[in-house]
Amino acid sequence: MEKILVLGGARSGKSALAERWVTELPDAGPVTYVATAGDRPGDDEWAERVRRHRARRPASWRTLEETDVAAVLRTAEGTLVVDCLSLWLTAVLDGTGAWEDAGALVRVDAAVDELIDAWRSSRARIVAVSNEVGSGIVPATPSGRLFRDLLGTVNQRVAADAHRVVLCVAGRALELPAATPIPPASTSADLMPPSAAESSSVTLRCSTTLGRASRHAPSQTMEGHPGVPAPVDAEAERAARERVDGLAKPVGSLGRLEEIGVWLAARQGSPVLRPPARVGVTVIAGDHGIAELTSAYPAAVTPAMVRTVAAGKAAINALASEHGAFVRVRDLGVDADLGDVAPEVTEHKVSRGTGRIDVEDALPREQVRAAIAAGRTLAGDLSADLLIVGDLGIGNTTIAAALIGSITGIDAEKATGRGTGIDDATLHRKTEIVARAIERARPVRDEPEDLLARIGGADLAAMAGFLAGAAERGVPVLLDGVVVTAAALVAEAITPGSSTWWLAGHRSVEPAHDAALDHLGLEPIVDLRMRLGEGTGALAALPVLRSAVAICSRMAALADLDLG
Ligand SMILES: Cc1cc2ncn([C@H]3O[C@H](COP(=O)(O)O)[C@@H](O)[C@H]3O)c2cc1C
Ligand SMILES: O=C(O)c1cccnc1
Repeated sequence: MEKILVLGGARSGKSALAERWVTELPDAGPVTYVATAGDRPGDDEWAERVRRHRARRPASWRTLEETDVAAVLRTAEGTLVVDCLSLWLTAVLDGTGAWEDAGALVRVDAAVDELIDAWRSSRARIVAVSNEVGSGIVPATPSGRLFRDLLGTVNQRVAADAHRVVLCVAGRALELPAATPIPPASTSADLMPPSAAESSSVTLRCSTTLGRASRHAPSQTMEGHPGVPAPVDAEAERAARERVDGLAKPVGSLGRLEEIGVWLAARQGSPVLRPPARVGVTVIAGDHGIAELTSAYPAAVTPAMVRTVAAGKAAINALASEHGAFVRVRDLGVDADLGDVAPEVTEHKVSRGTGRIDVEDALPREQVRAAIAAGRTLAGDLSADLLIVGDLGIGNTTIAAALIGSITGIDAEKATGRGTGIDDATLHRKTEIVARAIERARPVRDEPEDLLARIGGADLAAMAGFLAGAAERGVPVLLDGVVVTAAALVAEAITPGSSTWWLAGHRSVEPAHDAALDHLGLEPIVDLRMRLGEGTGALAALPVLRSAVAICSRMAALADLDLG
C-alpha cells in the first residue's frame, strides 16, 4: 500500500498536514495514530502538547503510544499515521545507550534496518512524519551531531521506499521530485551528472553512517535466471486497471498514459504506482569494420564521443540531467585505447572493432559470449528501478539494419536507412553491404550467438545481454532507437519473453526500426523524428512515463465526486 513521508522543521505544519490528508482520504479504513513521543513524567508542558495533538484528531482514530514502530507496521492493516520518526529515533538512542556509547551504534543500525524492512513490507497505508533537522549550523555537541546525521540517513532510507515525499515549510507542502541525482553508495562515481559531482563526497559520507542509505530495488537484489524473464504481477495489473478505470475521468480518456501506468504497476508489483526513483542509462560503445563504407562520419568519432559522454557533454547527458537520470558509458569494442578515460569505462572491453560483415565474421564467438555476459552484468550492477541502454559507434546503423533484416525477414532495401545522414551513393553501397550481410547470416539467423559473431559486434552483443539481463531480473526498460531495438530482437532470442519488460521509448527515423518494433509487438511512446541513438529517444519518453505515474497515483476517484 501507499507510503508517504512528510518532512518538515519544528512548527512547519507537518503533523497537521499528515492528519488532514488521512482525514480526507475516501478509503482510509480504520486509522491508527502511532505516537512515538512516549511519556515524560513530570513535564506538564509536554503533557499539554500531547493533549492538544490528541484533541485535533478525529475521535474514531485509535491512538497507540508505541516506540516499537517496526512491530506495529508489520501487523497493521488500514491506515497508519506515524508521528514521528525523529522521536522514534530518540527513543532508540535512549534505549541502546548510543548517545554516549559508540559501540551501541550497531544496535541503532539494526533498529533502523528493521524499521525500513517493516516500512517496505507493511500492508498498511502509512503516512510517516519526520523532522528535517539538517539545515542549521553543525550542532555544538557530539550528541547533537550524532542525532542530526542519523536522522538525515533515516529520512533518506524511508524516502527511498516512499511513493511520495513532501517537505513542509511555513504550513505549506512542497512535493519532492522522485528522481534524486545522487548515486547510491555502492555504484561508481561515473553515474553522477557533472552538477552532482561536488556534493558527492558529502553524500557518500553521510550514507555510510548507517551502512546503507539507499536500497536496491527489490528486483535488483535477485540474480535472475539466465534465459527466463522474471514474471510480471498479473494481480497488480488487474487491480491497477480497476483503479485507473475508477478515477475522476471518463474511462479510457487518458489513453496511452493509462496503459503505461497499468503496465508499470504490473512490473512494480503494486496497483499503487511509484515514480521511478533511479533511472540508469548505460551507453555501450563499439566500432565496426564497415564504418568507413557506410557512414557520413569517420570512425574516429566513436572514441571522441565516448570521451564526450564521460565528460557529461553529449546529448544523452543533457537529457539525463534534465530528467533526473544517471549516465555511464562502457567501451565494449571501440577501435582505440580509452583506458585513460576512467578505469571502469573499459572494464568489459572485449574487442577493438570488428571484421567487415559483408565479407567476414564480425568477431569470434568467445568474444560474443563475453560481451553478452558483460551486458547482463551491466544490467544488474546498478540499483536502478528503470533502465535505459544507449548505443555509440560509427557504422552501427548498418549492423542494426543487417540484424533486423535477418531476424524479421525484411529485405535490405527496406531495412537500410541514412543513419547519420549519408548521400545517395553511400546509401546504395550501404544497402548492398546489408544485403550481403543478411545473406551471410541466413544459416544462423535463429542462433543469437552465431548471428552476432557473423554480423553483430561486441557492443550489440552487450546491449542484447543487457536487455535480456534486465528482463531476467525484472527491471523495466525504456528502449531507444534502431540500434538498441536490433539488440532487443537478439535479446528476445536469447531470453524469450524478455520484451514483456520493455516499453518502446520512441520511433526512430531509421526505416528498420518499425519492422523491429512490429516484430516485438511494441508501440513507440513518442515520435520526435529523432535519429541519434545514445539512449536519447528513450529519455525523450521518460517524462511521459512519469506523467502516467502521476495520473495513476494522484487523482481522486470518480465515486468521490460530489454530484450534489
Ligand atoms: C557526433 C556524433 C554523435 C553521435 N551519437 C550517436 N551517434 C549515432 O550515430 C552513429 C550511427 O550512425 P551511422 O551508422 O550512420 O554511422 C553511431 O555513433 C550512433 O550512436 C552519433 C553520431 C555522430 C556523428
Ligand atoms: O535510431 C537510432 O538509434 C540511430 C539512428 C541514427 C544513428 N544512430 C542511431
